[in-house]
Amino acid sequence: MASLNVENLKVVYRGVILALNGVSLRAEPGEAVGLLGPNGAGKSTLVRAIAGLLHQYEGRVLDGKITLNGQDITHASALKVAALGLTPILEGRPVFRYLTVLENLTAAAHKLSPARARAITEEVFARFPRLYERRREQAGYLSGGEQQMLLLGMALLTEPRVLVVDEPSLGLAPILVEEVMRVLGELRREKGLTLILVEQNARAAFSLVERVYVLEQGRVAFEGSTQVAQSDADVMEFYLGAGASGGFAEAKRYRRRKRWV
Ligand SMILES: Nc1ncnc2c1ncn2[C@@H]1O[C@H](COP(=O)(O)OP(=O)(O)OP(=O)(O)O)[C@@H](O)[C@H]1O
Repeated sequence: MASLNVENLKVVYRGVILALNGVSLRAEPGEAVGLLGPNGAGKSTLVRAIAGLLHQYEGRVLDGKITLNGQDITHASALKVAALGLTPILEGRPVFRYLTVLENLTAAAHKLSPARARAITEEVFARFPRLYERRREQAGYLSGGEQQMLLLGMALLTEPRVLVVDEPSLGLAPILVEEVMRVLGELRREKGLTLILVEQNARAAFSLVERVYVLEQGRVAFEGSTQVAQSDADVMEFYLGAGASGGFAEAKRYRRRKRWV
């Protein structure tokens, strides 16, 4: 199990666009933490910073610190972060579209011995029978839900201790969202994973995580237990449109009235 600590992080893109403005977050070993917030709040930026991927997006850390199990990874490369056991599953379902399901899994297993790779691949197929059925098909032809399962399978082949998952529910039917959350919960329990779940679908996140952070315009607007978040009228109205009068239109009106940062 591993802990992750982000302290007062400031991230800038292209030297001028301030995407994170002093964000702090912690995840204890084995804890599941949700990162919620509207479009452009900075959620993916935080994922990229944690995973050592910022420079690929012309971004860099201006200030602050990220530690994994006490080790400073603020400016570490993606390879170094991965070697320390942190695996990101990025948004947009970045599978190798022209490789088969099996080839995708094999590519993800490059650090493992052949025997270990075989054992975990078997585990992945047992967990996701649909992937086994479609193992010889190009990953680009899989449905969104199947691609998400493939990404989870690929992540398992990296033997992670911390899993950072960016918007796994995006574009999925509600029943598949439930399925993805269920599988993430199982993996977390069985493998003792520390989990950071980025979601715009707050309801889905609430079903899985113990604590949530709500980002808004590059800052943490709310931090607390899932229970407190769910009983906080502001968080519920602002992010879920689940206020007294309810409805999306009302939520939008409320949102216009309210300033968080
Ligand atoms: N590569 C980039 N270059 C310049 N600006 C960027 C880049 N990536 C993100 N940004 C900006 O940084 C801010 C935070 O974006 P980010 O993608 O982290 O938000 P997000 O909360 O993940 O949003 P979404 O839910 O839409 O993915 C936004 O203002 C965005 O326009």
